[in-house]
Amino acid sequence: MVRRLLSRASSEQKINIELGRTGEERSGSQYKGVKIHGEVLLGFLFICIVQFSHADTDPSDVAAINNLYTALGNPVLPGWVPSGGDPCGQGWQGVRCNGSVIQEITLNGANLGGELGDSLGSFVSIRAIVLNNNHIGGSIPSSLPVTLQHFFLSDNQFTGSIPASLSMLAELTDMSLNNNLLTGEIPDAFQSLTQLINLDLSNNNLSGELPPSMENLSALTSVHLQNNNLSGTLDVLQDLPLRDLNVENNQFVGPIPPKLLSIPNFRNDGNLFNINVNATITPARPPHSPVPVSPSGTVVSGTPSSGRLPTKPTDGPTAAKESNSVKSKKNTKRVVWISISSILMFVIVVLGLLLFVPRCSRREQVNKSSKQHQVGKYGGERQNPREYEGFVQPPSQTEKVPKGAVVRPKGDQEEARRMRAIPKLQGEQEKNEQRMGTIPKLLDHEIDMSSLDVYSMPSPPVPPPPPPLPTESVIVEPTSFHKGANFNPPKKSPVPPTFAKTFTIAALQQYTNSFSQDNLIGLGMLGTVYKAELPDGKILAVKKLDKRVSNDQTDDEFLDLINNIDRIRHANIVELIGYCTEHGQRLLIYEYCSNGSLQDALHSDDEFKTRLSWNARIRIALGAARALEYLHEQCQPPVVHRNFKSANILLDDDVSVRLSDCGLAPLITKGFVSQLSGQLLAAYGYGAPEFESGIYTYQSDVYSFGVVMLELLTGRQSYDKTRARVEQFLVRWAIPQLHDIDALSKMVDPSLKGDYPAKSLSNFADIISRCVQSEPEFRPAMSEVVLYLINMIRKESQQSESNE
Ligand SMILES: Nc1ncnc2c1ncn2[C@@H]1O[C@H](COP(=O)(O)OP(=O)(O)OP(=O)(O)O)[C@@H](O)[C@H]1O
Repeated sequence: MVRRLLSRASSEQKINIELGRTGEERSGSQYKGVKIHGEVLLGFLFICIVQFSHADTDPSDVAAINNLYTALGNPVLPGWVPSGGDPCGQGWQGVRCNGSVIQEITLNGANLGGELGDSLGSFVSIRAIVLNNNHIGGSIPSSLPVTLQHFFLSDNQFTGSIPASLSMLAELTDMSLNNNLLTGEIPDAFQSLTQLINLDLSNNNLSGELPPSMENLSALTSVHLQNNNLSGTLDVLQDLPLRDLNVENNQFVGPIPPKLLSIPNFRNDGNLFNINVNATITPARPPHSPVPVSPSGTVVSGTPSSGRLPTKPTDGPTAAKESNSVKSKKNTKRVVWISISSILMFVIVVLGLLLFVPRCSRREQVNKSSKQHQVGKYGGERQNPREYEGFVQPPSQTEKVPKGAVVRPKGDQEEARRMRAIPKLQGEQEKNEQRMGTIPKLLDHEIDMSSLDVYSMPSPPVPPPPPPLPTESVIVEPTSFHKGANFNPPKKSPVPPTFAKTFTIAALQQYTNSFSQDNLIGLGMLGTVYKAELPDGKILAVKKLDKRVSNDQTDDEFLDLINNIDRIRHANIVELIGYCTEHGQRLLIYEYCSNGSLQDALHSDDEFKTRLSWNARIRIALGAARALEYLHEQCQPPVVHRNFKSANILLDDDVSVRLSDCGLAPLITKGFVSQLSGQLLAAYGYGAPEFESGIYTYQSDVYSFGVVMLELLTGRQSYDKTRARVEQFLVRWAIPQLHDIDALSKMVDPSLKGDYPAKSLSNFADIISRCVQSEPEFRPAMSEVVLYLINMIRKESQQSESNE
């Protein structure tokens, strides 16, 4: 658009010059030269004004993003068009620019399908492509932008192999391709990726050995490769500065390089490390001969150092492939042998025990009941491991069947992780044990199996994982998700956040004019929010946590919190830009939302309120629903917002929703804030009934969402003490009237001036009544709400098209 204006400006300038010349020729005036210069100057000024007032997106970026949009199947994305447009000038949803070039595309959990197309490589200067949690399929394009630093495509449906063109991404710092359907070998393309810090390729079907060039990843601190079919040794990783390495459930063979054993967070269960790999070439002992292993399945001593398979092929690619296939066949045979001998030995042990039990049972009777109780509970939970049954998962979550995994909702992924953390052989054994009902007996008699040979005897039963959270009672501490989530939780030291930067107090003082009153935006229960202006003119919001809130947390806990907020990235969620922890102060730095909160828009600013058309309100509801859907159903681990209200629905420049305070539940549930927050939620009419019993679940967020929808429909506050007593609590007043069409039309916000389709209004009211039901289990999942709202929007646009 600006380009068009510019060319218009220069042609006007040309016309002026020509007109000047013609005038000069016609009149012969002595001021001819002055006239020419005046016109030129005007034209020049016009160009300058145009240039300063518009961000003319680079044409190459426009073409690239148009192509991406088309490849994605033209989804509903505010601002986006399949051809032309000005993504930087017009603020397309999820697009960030630096001047006229696109820097980031962030569309997490935006329900995107289609593919990525073949023009990503044409972006001029893009730094981040963040498309996690969508349903995008096809292969990852080989044409990639060389300027890319953050490349996030996890939780999609990508197929094919990882492109070797990765080698061109010399500036890449983070890449997550996990939870897709990728196959083939990891390409040997890491030679120049010396900036790469985080790499996640977990939960795919990748095979083959780790490529030799991985040893060049000199900045790599976190690698997740779990749940693939990768084989070979881990040698290429041994000299990297890793702090977090997960290789669980692959076919890696040993020995584990000793240096890796000192990585603070190293998970390696479910591999073949404990196998004498020499045996696969020249069997030094039969496949079922003993190798000492720890209960977790890792080698503890006597690891055969001579038994290493060569990591790199020496006879060229064909030989390497052949050797790989021979290896994998041998591995398979070995696993079959191990399984058969384990089962045989297991049957022998069980029979032995059956004979042995009657003699022991009298001795053990005193302890028996309590232990059996535990075991019974464990068995039951394993058969029904869902953490929150009530949720309908979005299609992507039910369609994807990762290798060897049971289809379960993503909300269950922690349980799944626990299950996967159990070595495969043990997993098989356990199933048998459970089927045959022998675990209780084994436990009752505390037979120490850890000293027994893993090949001739089943390994010890894995201790039961912590019980999954019951459907209804995610007790008021959402951190419990984190605590109970990991099987055998490793002691982890906080890993630096991926996106969030550290700020110093001195810098923040400078940006906020020493936290002056003029910069104060508002006050919440956790602290005060200030407006900050960076030297480059960028505006941020700085949340300075109250001392009482900070004092409740250790430094590690705070960094954990930052890490958790940092991974929450979604087009409808306020982005954490950085944090500061210095001199006992803790501050969170967020992007600034220039249009304030929905609460202000609806209840404090009459002019803004009248601008909120019915359509705008549905879109705001959809944006907020998508944010919650992402937190509940797509985040890992899932996040309960716990403070959902119109004051936390912020509106950005183009009035798109940016939900704030996401991931802050651990602060809210601690210390003095805990009580205060409960009182506030209840007092302001957002608190679900179950909150009174100290229970706060995902469904409680859904209830609060229903209240916000009521605010959108009625234009009334959730609690308004200026109204007549029966009308003070919005839900109490509105609910009985929601199904009565006449009453409904009287409840609608008068600022809408009757400008809304009646059908749409009653659909909206239906969603509200489902969300605010007093029984939590009857409330819909947020993915359902999103679908309802999308359908409403679709129907309306179809209707308005047919009316035209
Ligand atoms: N990123 C932001 N951009 C613009 N304004 C913001 C931002 N974050 C918070 N604010 C504003 O700052 C004020 C205080 O916000 P804060 O989140 O601390 O409290 P709250 O959510 O209103 O209340 P509470 O935390 O007590 O529930 C609010 O008016 C909010 O609109």
